Amino acid sequence: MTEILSDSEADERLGTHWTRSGAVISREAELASFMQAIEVVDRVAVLAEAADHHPDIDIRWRTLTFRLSTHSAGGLTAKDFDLAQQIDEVLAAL
Ligand SMILES: C[C@H](O)[C@H](O)[C@H]1CNC2=NC(N)=NC(=O)C2=N1
Repeated sequence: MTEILSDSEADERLGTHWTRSGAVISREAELASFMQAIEVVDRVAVLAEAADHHPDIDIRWRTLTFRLSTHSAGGLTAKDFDLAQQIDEVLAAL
């Protein structure tokens, strides 16, 4: 069972790009184009599948919003922050 993080534990792991609202962390990213946004989604999809942990992804033209929470645990866990880090790496590598 993946352990649920407390609010303070979660806030310590947020970093600069993510915000927390309750048991959900989110990050917005504005890309150069709609097609680049879709490329990012494709890359994140591969990482999510490999981790068996999937973000909610909102696509609005070239703005992506990723939301993470561990549904099976009913809160934030290390899985959310591990995938968030991977999402940050995809975006930083553009
Ligand atoms: C059966 C499968 O392993 C589970 O449903 C996985 C899939 N992806 C998931 N993604 C997220 N964000 N939370 C989960 O609890 C989760 N569980």
